[in-house]
Amino acid sequence: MLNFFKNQSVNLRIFRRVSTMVFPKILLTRTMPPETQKLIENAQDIELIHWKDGSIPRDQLLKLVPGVSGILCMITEKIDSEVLDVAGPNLKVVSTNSVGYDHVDLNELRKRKILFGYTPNVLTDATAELTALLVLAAARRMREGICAVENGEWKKWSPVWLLGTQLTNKTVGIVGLGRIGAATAHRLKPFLGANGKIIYTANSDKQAATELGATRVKFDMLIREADVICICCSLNNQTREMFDYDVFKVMKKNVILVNTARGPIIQQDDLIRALSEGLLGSVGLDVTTPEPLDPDHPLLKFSNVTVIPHLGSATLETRTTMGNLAVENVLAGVRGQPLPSPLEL
Ligand SMILES: O=CC(=O)O
Repeated sequence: MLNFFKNQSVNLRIFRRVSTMVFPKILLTRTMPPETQKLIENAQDIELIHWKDGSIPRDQLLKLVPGVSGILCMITEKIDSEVLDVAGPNLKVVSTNSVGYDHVDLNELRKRKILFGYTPNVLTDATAELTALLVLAAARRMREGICAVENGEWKKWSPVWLLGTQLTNKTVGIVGLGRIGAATAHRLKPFLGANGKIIYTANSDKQAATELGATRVKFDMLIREADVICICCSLNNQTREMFDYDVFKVMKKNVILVNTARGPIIQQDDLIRALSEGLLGSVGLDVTTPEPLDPDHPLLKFSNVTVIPHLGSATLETRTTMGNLAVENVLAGVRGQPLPSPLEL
């Protein structure tokens, strides 16, 4: 059976099989890493509709989704009742290329008995590594150092210039000691020395807490006591804007705050206010509201804030493994097989 693809536009490719049979359609909303892309293009029992150039605009998503049996989406696509209505009754499975699923209306999927696949576990190491990187970068004023070199402000070595702080003896507070929170704590623990502490709150993985020697505390206590706060929880109604001005006000003055989870867990206008008032030590953000952040955004004016563009899982190894899992989820769903990585709805 031969494949051919029809170049509908610069952005779109449709892979059809040369056959009299009708194959289930899968909409893939982005170009994946090469190995993953091959995996889905080589599936002989589907018709692939591939939006290949950048993030799919909402109107194109709504135009391409009617009649599909599977959707392989990214965190950038809102999968809500409108998309599901337009997709229609053929839709069997939604597979997201992410561990987070705040962009997907799970209630609507449940109501319609549509299966849902996601990619937990496989991105834990990459995301924890990046969280630890942001903590260290914030502590050692990495952004200011790089800017100083690039702007010609690097004069002679000085005993008092760009002094950061080190993690020895510090208390690290993990908000959300789940997979990523625990893996982050494991990475940071060796920096703390014998007198450092790990405290945590919410979504606790008890076994991980025991292995880490971490202490569970109330949120109010964590924000007061921690020298370093890592936001590793998922975004939901309880965690949305959990970090607001009242929270920033009671944090330690030199606190290091890192968010690699979701932007809206922080009330960003309040963060800007707290930074303007000098309430926080140093901030590292892999996630913001919105994404992407405008280059003129006020948040980027603070030299003690490092913002990177949602890179938590962005290694070739992890994005390939994630992508392959997301492809296996969507293929299993359209084939009527159990998903390798489902979320029970
Ligand atoms: O943010 C990334 C993810 O949810 O995988």
